Amino acid sequence: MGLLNDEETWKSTILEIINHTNDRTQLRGTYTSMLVFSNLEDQSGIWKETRDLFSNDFLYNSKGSDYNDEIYLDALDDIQERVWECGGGKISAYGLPTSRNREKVTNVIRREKAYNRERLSEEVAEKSPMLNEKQRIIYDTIMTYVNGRDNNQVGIAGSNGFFLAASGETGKSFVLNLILDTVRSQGRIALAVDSLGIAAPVLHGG
Ligand SMILES: Nc1ncnc2c1ncn2[C@@H]1O[C@H](COP(=O)(O)OP(=O)(O)OP(=O)(O)O)[C@@H](O)[C@H]1O
Repeated sequence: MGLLNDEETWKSTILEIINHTNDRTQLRGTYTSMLVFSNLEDQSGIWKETRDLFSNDFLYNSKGSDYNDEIYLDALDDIQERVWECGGGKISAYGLPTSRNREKVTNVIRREKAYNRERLSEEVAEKSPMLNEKQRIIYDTIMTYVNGRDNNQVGIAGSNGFFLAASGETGKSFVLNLILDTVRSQGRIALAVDSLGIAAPVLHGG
């Protein structure tokens, strides 16, 4: 992560994505991942230049012909909601204008807090011994990092993201779900999201 660190690269990446999709929902989803995992702090210039592209489905649905602040706010609300779901903060922290809607965040947190911790603990106790050697390394590494963050320690120097790649049917979802279940069984919040909406359905609570 941290590859998209300058404004020009950001703009060209956004334009590149737009060339490949007409789906603005997908565009905002991808933008959200870029926002949360990049190191570029001030997005205000990029937003001003690209906001029409991010908002044109809302303009179309409004049946209006001109962009206005309400249209931009619709797009910002959507981006804010996605950022919350990815575990990010307020979009204003990235230099984007403030959105209006906080209600949906409350819903996400409420859902996360509603898990039956006892049942999840049983599930973790049952599945954890089943991990194979490589899955165990992934599970231990990520849980060490998660627990280190909670104790204000750095779990693994400089890391704020992990990239897990393996062939199909090798047990990625199995280990990821065990991590999600473990974190939730401890009464903490674990958000399962993905930018394209392909992987999330196989993840618990995704
Ligand atoms: N350690 C394990 N013990 C028992 N069953 C396992 C284990 N790891 C994976 N499985 C089972 O193997 C099957 C494939 O695993 P999983 O769906 O996690 O793979 P995947 O890598 O996420 O696949 P894909 O990339 O195709 O989505 C599932 O039925 C899963 O329950």
